[in-house]
Amino acid sequence: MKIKNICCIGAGYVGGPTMAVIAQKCPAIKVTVVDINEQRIAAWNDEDLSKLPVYEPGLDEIVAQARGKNLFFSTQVDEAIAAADMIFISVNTPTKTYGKGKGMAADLKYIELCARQIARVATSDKIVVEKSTLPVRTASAIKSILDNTGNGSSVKFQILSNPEFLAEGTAVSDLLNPDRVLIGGDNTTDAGKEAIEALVSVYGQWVPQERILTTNVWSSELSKLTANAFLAQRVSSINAMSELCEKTEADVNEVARAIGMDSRIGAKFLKASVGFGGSCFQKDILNLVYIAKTYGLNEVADYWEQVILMNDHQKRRFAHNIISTLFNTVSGKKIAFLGWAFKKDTNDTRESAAIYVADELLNEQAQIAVYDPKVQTQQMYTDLDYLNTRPSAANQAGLTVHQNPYEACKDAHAIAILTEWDEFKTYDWQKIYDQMQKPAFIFDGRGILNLEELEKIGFVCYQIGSSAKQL
Ligand SMILES: NC(=O)C1=CN([C@@H]2O[C@H](COP(=O)(O)OP(=O)(O)OC[C@H]3O[C@@H](n4cnc5c(N)ncnc54)[C@H](O)[C@@H]3O)[C@@H](O)[C@H]2O)C=CC1
Ligand SMILES: O=C(O)[C@H]1O[C@H](OP(=O)(O)OP(=O)(O)OC[C@H]2O[C@@H](n3ccc(=O)[nH]c3=O)[C@H](O)[C@@H]2O)[C@H](O)[C@@H](O)[C@@H]1O
Repeated sequence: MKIKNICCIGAGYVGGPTMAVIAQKCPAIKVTVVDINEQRIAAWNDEDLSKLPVYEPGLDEIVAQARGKNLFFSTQVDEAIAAADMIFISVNTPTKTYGKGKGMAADLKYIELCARQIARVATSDKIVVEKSTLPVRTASAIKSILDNTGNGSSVKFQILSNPEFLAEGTAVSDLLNPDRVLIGGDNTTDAGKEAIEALVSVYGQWVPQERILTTNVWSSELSKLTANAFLAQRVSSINAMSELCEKTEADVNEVARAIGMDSRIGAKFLKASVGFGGSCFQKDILNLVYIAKTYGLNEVADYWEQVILMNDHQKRRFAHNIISTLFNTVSGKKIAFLGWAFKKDTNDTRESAAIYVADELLNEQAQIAVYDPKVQTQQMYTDLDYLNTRPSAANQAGLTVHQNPYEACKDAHAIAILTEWDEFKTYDWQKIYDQMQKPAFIFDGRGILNLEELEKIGFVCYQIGSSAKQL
């Protein structure tokens, strides 16, 4: 079966870039990305490519090439569903904030709404692809909704799981050159095999066959949660060692290098930090913990929960270190934050460590001045307000946002590096030092600055996991 018309429900960080790449690589397929968020769709359609709702290096070029030819962004969800032979569901699956499983389970209400909408609208056979990250066995719920609420037995649905492994900031290169593409489907029936083959042939337009992996649906669903759990576990593992390094005159960068050269361990994802953020690691591990608990696997649940507890500890201890170093009070002191995004090369701030560090410091009445090259001012206030720690007006009063890093750092008692943006390494640090309060402290939560040079200028430095630079 040859796919001619794809619809993707959800024009977010995954749906937008993924479909842009499919459209660019498969000129014979018409790809329509739909969303209920009108503003987001308008931004995807903006003539000015710097206004795309997702910032990813290289994405603007791909959108420019395909948009209007075979890539379309629209709010006409029903129409796009009706016309498609393959429908990707790429809506958000956040942690539940209410009811059973609150704070742990994935909230599947958006997924269910999509399934019901597809069932209502479809008058021809559809292949429905789970692109969102979902708890293992969600496909059976989607299938039940599609089969029981659809337009009778004349319309047939096949469900595939095709989790996305792209990382933000490198989304385009991850999509163009993926380590693997995973497709889970019903390989026990001809119709199931045909659906798997249809999706394999879409990716086969640019991904080598040996990197397209097919499994049963449940393995595919669970592999996504497992991959994120393993990745986050590495960060928590190296962060746990960073604290021990600070006590023992070991250096976490040296330790990471030493263990990373063991091919069984590998060198990637061993950068100690102020803590991992992003929309998925925490959400997906909490979901995994919840699933394990529902099967009564308490030891399994506790094992993975520790990854989150370690991460929370890392963010908190970074903030507390700032407070204790600044003579046990930051009240009324200006602390400059360089970076607010959860990692470099993205404007995404979801679960960013910066939010939690700011929250701790605001509790101590610090005055925070933030500079981030990509994050919008309003987003920072929305992030803080979401924590609900204090009235919105207090967040507005406690945090200012600057368009210029030198302004943000002027008269500051301390600078905290919260995101590893490359441009921070190129600043005129002498100029920054000259305009700061003395002693001028730097807390490098990302391990990106050259401490020797900064110390020569006169800064007092702290870097995650580096005991030699302990204060
Ligand atoms: N952000 C990332 O880097 C990655 C995310 N994922 C997973 O992909 C899924 C989507 O994540 P993001 O793209 O980051 O989320 P997002 O929040 O950026 O985008 C989701 C979009 O779906 C739309 N939506 C929700 N319900 C809808 C409906 N019924 N009809 C039409 N549109 C609807 C929302 O308006 C929103 O624009 C999640 O399950 C996430 O875990 C997987 C890999 C990477
Ligand atoms: O499911 C998802 O959403 C995605 O989650 C992560 O991607 P992402 O969160 O975009 O970014 P990462 O590069 O994984 O970084 C996550 C966090 O860990 C931190 N990190 C990462 C690596 C490291 O060595 N140290 C470290 O502190 C980053 O700064 C960031 O805050 C995974 O890497 C993707 O494979 C996955 O598809």
